[in-house]
Amino acid sequence: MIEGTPLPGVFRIVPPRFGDERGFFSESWNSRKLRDAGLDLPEFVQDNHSMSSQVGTVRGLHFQSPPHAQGKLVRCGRGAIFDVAVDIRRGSPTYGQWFGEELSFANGRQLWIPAGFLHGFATLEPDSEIVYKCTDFYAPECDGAVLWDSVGIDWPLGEIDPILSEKDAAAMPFSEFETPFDYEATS
Ligand SMILES: Cc1cn([C@H]2C[C@H](O)[C@@H](COP(=O)(O)OP(=O)(O)O[C@H]3O[C@@H](C)C(=O)[C@@H](O)[C@H]3O)O2)c(=O)[nH]c1=O
Repeated sequence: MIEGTPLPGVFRIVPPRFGDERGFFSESWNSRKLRDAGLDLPEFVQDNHSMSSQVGTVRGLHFQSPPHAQGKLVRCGRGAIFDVAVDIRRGSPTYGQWFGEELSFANGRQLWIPAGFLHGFATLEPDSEIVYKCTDFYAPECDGAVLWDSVGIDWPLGEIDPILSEKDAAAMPFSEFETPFDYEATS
């Protein structure tokens, strides 16, 4: 199942699961089935896997600048996360708007986040793992971050103090951010 979200370009994908007495089987990515269903994704060249031990770990909000901009197909392999995309395409009708979705092992949901969006997430369960496919290779010289709480995202953390990397805690606020993405060039 593929569904649009309030941010045009960001899609929710829920591959079917075939359950039996052993558990379930699911095709977590099938380019042909997605294309036949109307979602023709760019080629993926790198898969990433991260695990966050503690509830309330926040990674993000990250992007890679052109010429190494990345689209990401994100899923949660264990536990649960609140996954977020923020439109940073200059001139986009939804510039600065965010969309968040719970992705969990239990719900099997995936988010397709194209180039031109910030990406980040907060973990909702201990030892949560995310697995994501990327359309370009890691390019540290193009790596960028925006401060997690400077966009107005309604993070579902309650009273929990977030756990951030030093890099993410020192990221620039969205009000100072100059986007390297142009809507016309990325849509
Ligand atoms: C992202 C990345 C990091 N690394 C290295 C750099 C560093 O030593 C270590 C940890 O990197 P980070 O702290 O940037 O990892 P992390 O904070 O998990 O970064 C990730 O966050 C999520 C939200 C994303 O969207 C990803 O694209 C990526 O930016 O891993 C790679 O070797 N390849 C990669 O593709």
